[in-house]
Amino acid sequence: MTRARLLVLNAALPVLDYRVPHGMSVEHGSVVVAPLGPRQIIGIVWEPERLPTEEVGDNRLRNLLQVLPVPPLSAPLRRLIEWTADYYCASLASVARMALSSTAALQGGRTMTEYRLASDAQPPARLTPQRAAAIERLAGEQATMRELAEMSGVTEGVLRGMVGVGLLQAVQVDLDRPYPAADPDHDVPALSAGQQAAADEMVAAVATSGFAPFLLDGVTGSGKTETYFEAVAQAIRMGRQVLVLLPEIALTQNFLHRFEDRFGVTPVLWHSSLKAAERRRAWRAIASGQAQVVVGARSALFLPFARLGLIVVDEAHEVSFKQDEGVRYNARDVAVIRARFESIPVVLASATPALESMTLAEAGVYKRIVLPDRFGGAQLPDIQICDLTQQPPERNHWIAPPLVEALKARLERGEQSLLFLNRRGYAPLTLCRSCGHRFECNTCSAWLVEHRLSRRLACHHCGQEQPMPTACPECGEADCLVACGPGVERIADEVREILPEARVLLATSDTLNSPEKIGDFVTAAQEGMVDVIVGTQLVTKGYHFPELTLVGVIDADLGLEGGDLRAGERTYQQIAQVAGRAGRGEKPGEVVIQTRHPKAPVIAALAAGDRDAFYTAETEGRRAAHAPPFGRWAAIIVSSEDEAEAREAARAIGGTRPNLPDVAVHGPAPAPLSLLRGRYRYRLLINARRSAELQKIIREWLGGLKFPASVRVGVDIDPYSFV
Ligand SMILES: Nc1ncnc2c1ncn2[C@@H]1O[C@H](COP(=O)(O)OP(=O)(O)OP(=O)(O)O)[C@@H](O)[C@H]1O
Ligand SMILES: [Zn+2]
Repeated sequence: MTRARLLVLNAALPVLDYRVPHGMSVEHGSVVVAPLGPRQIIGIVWEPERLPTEEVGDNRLRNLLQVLPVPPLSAPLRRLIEWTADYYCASLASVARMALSSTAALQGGRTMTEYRLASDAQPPARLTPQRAAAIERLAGEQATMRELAEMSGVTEGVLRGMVGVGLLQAVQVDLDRPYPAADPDHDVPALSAGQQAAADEMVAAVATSGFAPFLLDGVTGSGKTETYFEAVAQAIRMGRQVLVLLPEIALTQNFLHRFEDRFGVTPVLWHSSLKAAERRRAWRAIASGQAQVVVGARSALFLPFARLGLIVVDEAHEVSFKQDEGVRYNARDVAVIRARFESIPVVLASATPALESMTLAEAGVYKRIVLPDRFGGAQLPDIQICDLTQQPPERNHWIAPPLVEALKARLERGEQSLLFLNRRGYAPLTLCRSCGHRFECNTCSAWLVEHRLSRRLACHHCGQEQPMPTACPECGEADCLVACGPGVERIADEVREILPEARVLLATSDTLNSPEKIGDFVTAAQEGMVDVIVGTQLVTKGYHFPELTLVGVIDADLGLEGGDLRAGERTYQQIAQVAGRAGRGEKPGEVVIQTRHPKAPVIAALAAGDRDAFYTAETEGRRAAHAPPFGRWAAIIVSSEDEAEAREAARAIGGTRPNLPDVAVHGPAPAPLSLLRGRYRYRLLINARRSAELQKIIREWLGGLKFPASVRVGVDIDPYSFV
């Protein structure tokens, strides 16, 4: 190759051609450094015919500078990058950056310097407050200077000083040191007949390879994990790599333990909060093929696996697989596409599959594998509906009498309970009793949520926080602020009031915000050190606590409000999942669902334990509305710091809407969250028949318009939330 066409990792730059200098060898997929003016840029050598641009004469080409010491991106991965950019109306550069997601890894080099507290150093009698703070906060940590500065809250200068006097020591980390090998036969469980049959099918698909999408549809507690582990073992035996996607980092801790029990080592972790050195090591091991099994959040999907043999998407129905910032993609769907390009099996595992996945299974596109029973003879829990209009809780309380009784009975028997409310904090709204002032975020159209544990008011959309005031900022009155409505903290208080002797544990992303804390939580629950867990959606899935026999859903109607396009389905999944935590051991489970709408189809289906009824009704509703999977949605979100400018831009888009028989455009209208992080937002919702070439239509439509640089126009294909 003497000429190279580059996909440059910067969306603002066009496709660029370069000369490959004598003695340098590149191939498609090579990651290279090229000159651009006085700067150097990173690019990927791409097939020229797939990146058409105006040809430049040989004599005008500049030389490539360097081929980076990483394996070239494979053809399947290049096709995946193209597909994702095309399907989600994103730039190739922004998708390619997700594959080259460790800049450090691209530079090769085998060691990196990290620092930690010197183990033998005697801290001098007198320490500056900053040094003392650093010593306190950095216990047990090892990371780069910059990361340590972030963790400790002191400057790098202070830390360097500490290196100078021997309080901190440098450690050379070998980045390419291999991960220990997983043993496919370390501890093989005895599978039930049903599990074995399911495992055999997936194992056979891994053995023959070739594209094979599976929907592993097993009730809660059926042992889906143990079953797909057999397919993982098969891939390991064949020297192929496996990617397991989990919806949240919070679930990885639990997964790591189970994996270690089965395979003798922990898998390679990938998520956004890895430290630079870990990230670099993982990336390189994935690219070289040394990392056998990688477990990660959705961003792991674009990693440059050398020999991928299987993808598993666990809890595949989870909405957190949908990314709503940057490239707006759905990792569940892209996982299937990657498997197709790689010609390998992919397993979507869930007890409550998305309607889209069910439809594809019914159409025979996915092979459906059913695990209809819980493992070990456990029964699915008994479900009770508590109609809050008939049996209301006491004033300013949220736990109604039937649930109170059920909680008391559990405590007497020494069994555990779980109360679920998907709202962090103490109260979702605070107002002034004397003047009616409501506390609102100043950069979002949202109430501030009181967090009593941290004594702050926080915006759950932008993360801004302020200390809880003692007086009303509007009228100046003291002691007049009232908390309205419940969050989990308030429910936990209520439990302590009803059951003063119960040990209550709050499980939210505020309290379980590190792997250690999640590990402690699992231990506490498993070893019976807690009686009542009060939690958000964080604890609705994946966990297995045999002594947990009661689940209470505080407000089943909550998810039906708001801007969720799949509110009914989401509510069904969330409640079915949390209900699935009850009675997984030997003792039977009971679920109490509190609702004001016991007759709503979702609630009725849950009460009857009739999943098919729910899917049938939902399917018909979707069909009638031309909603997915029968039609398609896309959203266009327009935002600007200037309200009028955002409105104008949205109007301009609305005014040039395509006039097509198979495409309906709704809006523009102010988004439900009309102000977010200081930007005013308008949106349009597009509903298209499957016959329409939706992305092409949107690209041509928006491509013909010009907006000021201060206006952002985002496209969301197959949107989930619509706030
Ligand atoms: N064949 C088996 N041998 C021993 N233990 C098993 C077996 N199958 C499942 N189990 C155990 O049963 C429990 C439930 O299994 P698992 O968590 O995999 O279920 P699941 O289908 O993933 O459930 P959920 O969807 O509710 O998370 C786990 O503790 C698991 O270790
Ligand atoms: Zn805010």
